[in-house]
Amino acid sequence: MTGGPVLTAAQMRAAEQAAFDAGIDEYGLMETAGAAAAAIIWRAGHKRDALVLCGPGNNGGDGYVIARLLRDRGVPVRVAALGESCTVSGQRARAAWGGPVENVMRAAPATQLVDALFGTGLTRGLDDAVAARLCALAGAAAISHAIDLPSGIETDSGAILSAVPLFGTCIALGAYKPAHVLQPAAGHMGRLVLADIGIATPATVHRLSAPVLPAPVAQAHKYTRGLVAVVAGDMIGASCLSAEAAARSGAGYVRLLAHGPVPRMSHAIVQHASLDFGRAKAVLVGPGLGRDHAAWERLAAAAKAGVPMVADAGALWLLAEKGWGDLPSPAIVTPHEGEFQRLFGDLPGSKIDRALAAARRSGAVVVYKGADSVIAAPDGRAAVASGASPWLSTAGTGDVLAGLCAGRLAVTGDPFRAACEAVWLHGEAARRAGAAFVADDLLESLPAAIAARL
Ligand SMILES: NC(=O)C1=CN([C@@H]2O[C@H](COP(=O)(O)OP(=O)(O)OC[C@H]3O[C@@H](n4cnc5c(N)ncnc54)[C@H](O)[C@@H]3O)[C@@H](O)[C@H]2O)[C@H](O)CC1
Ligand SMILES: [K+]
Repeated sequence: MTGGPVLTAAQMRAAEQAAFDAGIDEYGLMETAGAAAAAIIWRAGHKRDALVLCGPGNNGGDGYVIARLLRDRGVPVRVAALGESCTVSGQRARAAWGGPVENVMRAAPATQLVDALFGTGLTRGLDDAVAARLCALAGAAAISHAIDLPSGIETDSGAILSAVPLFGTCIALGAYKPAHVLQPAAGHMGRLVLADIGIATPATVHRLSAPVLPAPVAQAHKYTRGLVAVVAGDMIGASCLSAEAAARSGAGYVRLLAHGPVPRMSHAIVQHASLDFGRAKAVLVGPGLGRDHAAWERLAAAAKAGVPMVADAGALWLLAEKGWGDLPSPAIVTPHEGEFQRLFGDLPGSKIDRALAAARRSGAVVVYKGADSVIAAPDGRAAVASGASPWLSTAGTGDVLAGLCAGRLAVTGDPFRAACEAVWLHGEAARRAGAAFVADDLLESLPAAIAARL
């Protein structure tokens, strides 16, 4: 499940250094990166006039290469710089451009804007006047491209260090960086394109990609396809949403462990009054569970059953309150920001770093939910799902996701894979449901979302 590598600035520098050590020429790499970006810009803008903003480092160097190559294709190009180039490759690229270089603060707008001011070397926000000028020039352009990263964004955290416009396209060079997939930075890139610059970029963190889901084998029956036990609580609606999602996740059998009456639910879901975990391949605890003593007893009984577990909502609250205890292995926990803080406290680093630290500490796969959900495994792998529908921010969608995690865990037995598949299916169901949907509508979209990935 690799949707493209995600490398920090230091990891990217190490990948570049490994390429140089293997004999790749530093300026040659800049030419390759600039050519890849220029080809993408050409496809979008063709011969529309362009203004390329070049910074003092290698990001600026890429800009001079892009300007030269667009000029070679007949594009009317102007270049505006923030001072002189201070890297050897940047100076060479500027010399190869050879044309006039205007001052960024005085350059007139163009139909296309290319931002090559700063990339992974940014150490602080742009000066206010420069940031305002960048925003004005991008706002005046019909087409805007950020080279590697929009200038003003912190590469590893996705924080906005100075005012940053919304770019039509961001061209990530060689690999994605955390800022390409994490909020708030990711919200400043309308379209994200990964440009191959011909170097190896080994990574343990990837962008979440569409999964390939196997259909049931010919001899499959309901138990071999995976039985999910859903531990219900007092808020039965949430438990039902989870059970229904599990039932539409590809699992063979869903048992709802509910002692009271259950309103409006698929007749395919079997209700048991007792905590019967027999033949279960996954148990889900949390949605609708509540936080009282009875809830704690039900969580403890589920944990003792020794079945792979998904813990969400009320179960996370209780775990934060009473400690992790004997969480079964494998397990998936699905905290949103508030639940994450309660469970793991104020961890340092980016959202990816925090999710990975939490997974290491808990021994569970962590689905750190939000507009940029991070799925992290205790062994150091992580996947980041960016670009989810903002309409998902409505009550009950977390219950659906938890049900999907449990369903895919019962099907696959692999908690990291299950969590990745569940997050993707959840996002795809939302995409298909359109706008202003309620959590129940996601259930209807799930079979088609799965069918599209068989
Ligand atoms: N390594 C390579 O050969 C290649 C790199 N590529 C591109 O290069 C950038 C990273 O380049 P780098 O020179 O390390 O950093 P920047 O150009 O982002 O920054 C330059 C320089 O500017 C100073 N600085 C930082 N922040 C500010 C600020 N707010 N105001 C003023 N000055 C600032 C700081 O000293 C930096 O060192 C990468 O993103 C790619 O675009 C090529 O892709 C391939 C070859
Ligand atoms: K840039």
